[in-house]
Amino acid sequence: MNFFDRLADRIATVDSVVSVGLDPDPARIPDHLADHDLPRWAFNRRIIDATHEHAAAYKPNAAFYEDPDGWTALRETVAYAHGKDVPVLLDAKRADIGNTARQYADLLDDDDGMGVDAITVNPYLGRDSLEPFLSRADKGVIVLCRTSNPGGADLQGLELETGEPLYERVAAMADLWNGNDNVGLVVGATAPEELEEVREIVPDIPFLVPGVGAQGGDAEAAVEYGLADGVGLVNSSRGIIFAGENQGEGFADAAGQAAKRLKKRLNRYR
Ligand SMILES: O=C(O)c1cc(=O)[nH]c(=O)n1[C@@H]1O[C@H](COP(=O)(O)O)[C@@H](O)[C@H]1O
Repeated sequence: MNFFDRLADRIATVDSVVSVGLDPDPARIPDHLADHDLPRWAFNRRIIDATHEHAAAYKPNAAFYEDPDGWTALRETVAYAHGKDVPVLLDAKRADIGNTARQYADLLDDDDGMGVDAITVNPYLGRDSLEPFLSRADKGVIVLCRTSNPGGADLQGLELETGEPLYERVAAMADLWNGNDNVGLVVGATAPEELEEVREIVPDIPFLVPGVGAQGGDAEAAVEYGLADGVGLVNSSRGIIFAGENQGEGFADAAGQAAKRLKKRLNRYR
């Protein structure tokens, strides 16, 4: 089944477009989990138990797992999320020349990869660099378009000879790359005007909208422009998983409450 169809089902089941970002910064994991073999996995498991009723998806960011124990923690996390019927989007922002990209794309494999449902990619190397991802029709390929960070416009906002900014061209190209209906776009909630512009260019492509919560992005714009036919994701990572940072064993309950609050807030605009 196509990723966005699965996501649509999940959104309907939990009545939520919240993506819970699983970015378990080791420096912020509660002390009482430090003795576990895999503290990040212990942390994520408790976060998933507390948040899955409100989660349309989980989005682990690969940066928080790129060491031997990290990969094991990630693999356990993906399997556990799937056990709760929640799709997993690996935020890896990958792409490279075709030969290398084929190796990267193996991360999506169920048996010898991470078995994730979707991945973020960067479009900078062009179509052939994304082909190994795009050709996996059952996996979502979420292309960076206009990122949420302060320097997001440095390159993405550069004007082309046609007068359009680069991120708009990326959106238009993503539409061309969408032969398998598996392409989404990353557009940050910190850039609400750009969100609206990109939505006009690609009315039918779902967005992953990061930047609400810790980055202070616009939740209303995230929902208004992020969803295509009701499908899309609004992500918060630190704002959910570290909501109870100083509450010891209560950290997971606090995360559950934070996920529920974000769901309710976003649902006001759906
Ligand atoms: O691709 C992403 O998910 C992403 C794109 C972007 O433009 N901005 C952005 O913050 N992200 C990711 O979304 C998450 C945001 O985390 P918080 O700021 O803690 O909610 C991090 O994993 C970021 O790497």
